[in-house]
Amino acid sequence: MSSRICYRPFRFARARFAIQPGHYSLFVAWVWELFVIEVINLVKNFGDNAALKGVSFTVRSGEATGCLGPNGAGKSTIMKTLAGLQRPTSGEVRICGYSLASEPLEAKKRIGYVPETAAMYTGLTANEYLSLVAELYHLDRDFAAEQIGKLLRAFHLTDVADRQIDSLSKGMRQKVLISSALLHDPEVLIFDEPLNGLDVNAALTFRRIVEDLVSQGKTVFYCSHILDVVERLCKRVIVLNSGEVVADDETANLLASTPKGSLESVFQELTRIGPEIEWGAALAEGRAPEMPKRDDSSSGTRIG
Ligand SMILES: Nc1ncnc2c1ncn2[C@@H]1O[C@H](COP(=O)(O)OP(=O)(O)OP(=O)(O)O)[C@@H](O)[C@H]1O
Repeated sequence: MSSRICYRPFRFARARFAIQPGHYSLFVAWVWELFVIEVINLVKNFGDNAALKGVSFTVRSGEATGCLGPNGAGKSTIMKTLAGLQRPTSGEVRICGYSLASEPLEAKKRIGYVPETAAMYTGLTANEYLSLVAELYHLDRDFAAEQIGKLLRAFHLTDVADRQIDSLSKGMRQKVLISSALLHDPEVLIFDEPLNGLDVNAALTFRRIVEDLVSQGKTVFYCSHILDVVERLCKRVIVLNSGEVVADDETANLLASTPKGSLESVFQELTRIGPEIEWGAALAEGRAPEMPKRDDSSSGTRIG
């Protein structure tokens, strides 16, 4: 059963149980235990540009869910909105049942966010930066020291922990950033292209950390262009195209939906990039075909 379908009984139940508040509260608690992130009819306009055109989906508790889409599909806009860094034009986001608009502190406490690119205090050492983040979250000092030590060890950063961040490599900075998102042990992790700049070993470490987080019951919402990582890590996948959800289903169902059985072919079909790929291949072979025209009348096949 897709999340899209699951959400409808909630609305129905809301009306049905309105006269019995006790039942309604129990039902709401059940919904958010099942769906840690609820995105409801999200619209984001930048001037005339509609980045999100009424996006709705849910992310299930204790699972990794991937978010895919071509450049400009709206992935970062979704991620920033979920992290509370950007207000939607309309629509609602609920994290663990808390509305991001009306209960932002409760909602944000439960999130760890790794942005695609982040401004860090690069004059601080990695240790100082993580300690500062711990202070901002009001973490207990002993707990913070334990968490910082654990994360520095996991990412092999212990030896560089006392070096200024501006002297660290891009990959090392990314590891510090990921550590800062995990520091307060949040229930929900939102990763926007977290593997940017990481070498193979660090990417493997990151994957193991995500698997570990999921096995601990954490919820991960993961946006990446690296399809095979999403395929391996994520139980469900949401595909965005031109600001709309064009697929929302279990990864296994999406893979079974195409003859090639790969997320790459699902992605190509849903986002209609096949003609561009053929054009690229023909160009590489020395032929000079016309650039294929996109069919903008359709945003692709809808699955789930
Ligand atoms: N701050 C902004 N001001 C104006 N337009 C924006 C802004 N941020 C995003 N957009 C537009 O919104 C649309 C979605 O952008 P977004 O960055 O969410 O896409 P994306 O799927 O993350 O793309 P990419 O894979 O290239 O990172 C694009 O058309 C983009 O130009």
